[in-house]
Amino acid sequence: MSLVQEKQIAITVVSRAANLAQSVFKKLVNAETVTKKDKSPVTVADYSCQSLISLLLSKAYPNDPIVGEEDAKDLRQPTDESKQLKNRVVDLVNAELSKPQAAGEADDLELGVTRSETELLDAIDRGTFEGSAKGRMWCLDPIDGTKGFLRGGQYAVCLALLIEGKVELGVIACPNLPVDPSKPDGPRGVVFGAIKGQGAFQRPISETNGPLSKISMNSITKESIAQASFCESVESGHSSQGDSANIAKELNITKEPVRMDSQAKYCSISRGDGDIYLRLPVSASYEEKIWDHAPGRLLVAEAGGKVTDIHNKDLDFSLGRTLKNNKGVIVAHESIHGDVIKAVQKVLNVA
Ligand SMILES: Nc1ncnc2c1ncn2[C@@H]1O[C@H](COP(=O)(O)OS(=O)(=O)O)[C@@H](OP(=O)(O)O)[C@H]1O
Ligand SMILES: [Mg+2]
Repeated sequence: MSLVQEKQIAITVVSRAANLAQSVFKKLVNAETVTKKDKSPVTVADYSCQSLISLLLSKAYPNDPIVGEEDAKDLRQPTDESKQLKNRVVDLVNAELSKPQAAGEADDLELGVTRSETELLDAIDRGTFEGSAKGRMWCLDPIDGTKGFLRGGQYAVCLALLIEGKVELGVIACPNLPVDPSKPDGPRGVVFGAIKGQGAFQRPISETNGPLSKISMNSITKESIAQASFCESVESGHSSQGDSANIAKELNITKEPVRMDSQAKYCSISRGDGDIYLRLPVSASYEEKIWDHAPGRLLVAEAGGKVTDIHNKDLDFSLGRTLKNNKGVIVAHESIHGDVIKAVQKVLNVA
């Protein structure tokens, strides 16, 4: 199968999961009832999306392993709470599976049929692969930016295909990102994708039969770097916001940072909504997860950007479920990445 056909499959399964996640949000998230303690809607969406994507990939790729964020251990517990959660997941996944194939959706997916509870749980557990530098594997974050999901902010469904430890294909669906960044109150829901060596593109999630539009980062130079804008995590526990403010000062950047959850950050800078993404370590021991970066890294590279860690090293996806040889993530257009790294290393006092 060619990477172009694989791309169509990845777009279809990720878009279907994004629709499922939005339906969970509409049904279960009520701004008045969701408190920081009640994470159940996002748990339902996380399990359902991992199950759906894994099942849909299994016909075309029965032998490909998946590194996914979730496993089904909790759903298999004999408690009332687990049973309730499992029943919700089974209903939601089967509701999505039973919708017939739409125009433009990939073949080879066995849409229009429902599955048993056992099949759905086993599909989630297919995501427990430990990762490898050899052969093919898929990397899946069913709901990236779980806090964003609960806030009604940015979140993303993220899928990448890795071959010999390198990202060859990446697809990210962002249900709450405006289709047109100049119309923040206009329609939302965009799917992004990239194939190595073939560029980056976007399309509204709802337009299953619509064309893919090519995207690229803003061209920015050393001379115009002070005009750049950067984005970072909403959660100060995921990226040091104090350090990024000092780095901005070092680069004479005066615009306020744009804070958003999830790999929507990679997507927005890939199409020029912003220019720099800084993810600066807060704790020395945290290892970034490969599913939080694999598709985003390829998308940015194919849109003209460069992605490294704070030591200017490439992200190494071949070492298991985490980026254990990397610290932090620094993303910028190729032409200014070196200057950004210099400022990062000066502020963090690393080389
Ligand atoms: N300490 C620490 N440092 C860095 N990263 C961490 C940390 N803890 C968690 N995570 C991972 O951050 C993922 C969400 O990243 P975001 O950039 O979306 O952060 S944020 O939501 O804006 O806070 C989040 O992904 P999801 O769980 O899919 O939301 C986590 O995998
Ligand atoms: Mg994540």
